[in-house]
Amino acid sequence: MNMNTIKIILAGPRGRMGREAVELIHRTEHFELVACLDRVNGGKKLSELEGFPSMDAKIFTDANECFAAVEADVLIDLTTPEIGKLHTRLALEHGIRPVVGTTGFNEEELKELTQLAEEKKTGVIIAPNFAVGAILMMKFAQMAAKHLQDVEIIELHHDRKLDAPSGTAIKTAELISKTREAKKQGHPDEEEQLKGARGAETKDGIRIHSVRLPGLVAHQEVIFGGEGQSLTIKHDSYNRASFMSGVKLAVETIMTLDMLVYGLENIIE
Ligand SMILES: NC(=O)C1=CN([C@@H]2O[C@H](COP(=O)(O)OP(=O)(O)OC[C@H]3O[C@@H](n4cnc5c(N)ncnc54)[C@H](OP(=O)(O)O)[C@@H]3O)[C@@H](O)[C@H]2O)C=CC1
Ligand SMILES: O=C(O)C1=N[C@H](C(=O)O)C[C@H](O)C1
Repeated sequence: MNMNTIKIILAGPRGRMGREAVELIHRTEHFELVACLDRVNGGKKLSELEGFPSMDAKIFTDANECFAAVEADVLIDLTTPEIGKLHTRLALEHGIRPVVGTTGFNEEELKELTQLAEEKKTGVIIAPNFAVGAILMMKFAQMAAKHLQDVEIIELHHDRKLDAPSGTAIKTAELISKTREAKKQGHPDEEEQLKGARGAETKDGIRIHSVRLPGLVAHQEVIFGGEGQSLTIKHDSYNRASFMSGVKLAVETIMTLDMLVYGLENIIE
């Protein structure tokens, strides 16, 4: 297929996900990295940083300045929750389509961005997880919840992660809530002897438990319990390359969107 070149600004190129995204853009013929947003190295070119491919993209530290100076189609944001929200808003103001992998956006912020995308008639993809296996895990969990209504989520991540619970766990609980009646689980009189022992409870009564350990990357188990049986749906990302086919798909798809899409399950049929 002959595709038009998509000009990309990448925020967070030195991060774990950012480095993988640089490689993805580098090896994808119809992607062009036109600039990077970083906290440091402003004014340099990416190729001047150690360990990066020879790419001429200029590094900016100020998002407003970058979006005004550079002609771009898409912003890929892989930063931190606070900065990711700011970048997404600013990109929309400048007519640049944000593909956001950064997690930690709450319901209100998603609503506000949905409205802004609608006003600007500009596509936004906010994807808590870009790995196709994770999308399938979430879809299977949504299916299973029709038949097994007692469920808890255990998400396990590396110990450098800022947000808890993970964006994937929140999204999984939301999808499950579409097929499962809200209900309180466990013994009605249960008491936590140690605060947090039962995890965090969503408004629909689903418990999420977050584990943080060195050595892990990104893992999740969705455990359903029924009379005399249990069902576990599990996904593991062993490296960040696992997310890149989803990032590529999101960048290509956003060119055809004029609204906000939350979750890659809305794109992957
Ligand atoms: N959707 C998905 O499939 C996935 C999403 N994620 C999410 O992506 C995000 C990034 O994850 P990860 O790569 O592991 O995190 P890292 O901490 O490795 O990378 C974040 C990067 O953002 C940079 N950064 C911080 N502030 C700014 C700023 N103001 N401007 C530009 N860059 C900035 C950091 O710079 P510095 O090093 O100087 O602090 C760092 O390089 C997280 O929210 C994570 O949850 C992660 C994996 C998969
Ligand atoms: O921080 C991470 O690493 C990950 N974050 C995302 C999340 O919060 O769900 C996606 C994946 O789990 C890796």
